[in-house]
Amino acid sequence: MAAAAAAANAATSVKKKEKSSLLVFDSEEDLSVALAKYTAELSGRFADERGAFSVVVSGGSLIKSLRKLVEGPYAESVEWGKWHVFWVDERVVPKDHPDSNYKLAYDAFLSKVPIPPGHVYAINDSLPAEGAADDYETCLKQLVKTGTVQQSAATGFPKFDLMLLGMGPDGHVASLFPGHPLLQEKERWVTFIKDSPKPPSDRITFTFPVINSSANIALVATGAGKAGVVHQVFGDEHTMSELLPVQMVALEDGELTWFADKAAASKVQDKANL
Ligand SMILES: O=C1O[C@H](COP(=O)(O)O)[C@@H](O)[C@H](O)[C@H]1O
Repeated sequence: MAAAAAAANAATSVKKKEKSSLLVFDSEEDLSVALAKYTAELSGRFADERGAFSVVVSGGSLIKSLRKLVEGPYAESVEWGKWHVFWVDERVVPKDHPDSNYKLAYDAFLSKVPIPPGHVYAINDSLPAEGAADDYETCLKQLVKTGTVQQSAATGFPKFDLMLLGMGPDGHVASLFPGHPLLQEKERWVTFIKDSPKPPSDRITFTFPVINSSANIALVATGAGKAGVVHQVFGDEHTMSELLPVQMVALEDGELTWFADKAAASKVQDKANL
């Protein structure tokens, strides 16, 4: 059974919209269990099919929701040696800084499983934002050449096996914020921002063409603070307002699955009676 279909079986309710599904779980704990199972299934499939699994993570609350993946049975059964880990966005701070997305993932996740250190692609934190974005893009281009990261035949952009993404209460994904000109970037794989409305100001981020070339995306929304955005995406009312960044996540040739807890889906449930 496909990973998303198995996760849907564990959800309390499922709502489909265009090319995405919203899975709603009774609690963040249940969501975390289903997210671990979904990720482990995809890991097994890609490790078998192509001998590698390229995984992109965001920062923020998503990392806490990955906690079940580093516990039994997955801690033992996942082929961690085949994982290659990337960040969809990173704050331009030293790796041991409390704002670092690398540090967040390392402390809660990466330090607990045997992923080879050479398979963990953190940014070069000695460079300013522009240089760090160039450096990360060069690294990705090399990994696409060697086949560690696949390339989308449809778009020419890298095609990551799985992106595990959070989103902000304002609807931002990665470091792509509402109304920012970076939302329109069409050429670059990785770019930089020096005026992030959410501190810290200097960050690097994947662009939408890369995000939207993924094979699978899990978009994770937990807590009441995300309810307005989940409603804007999955509610049945049609507003004419400008699309939020999270509404611009639209896979060219892949599967987009939203994982939400009851609190994050509360406004959709009220209105749509899932
Ligand atoms: O600044 C960031 O925020 C978003 C959302 O974080 P959350 O704590 O509201 O879930 C995160 O996805 C992104 O990676 C991070 O840099």
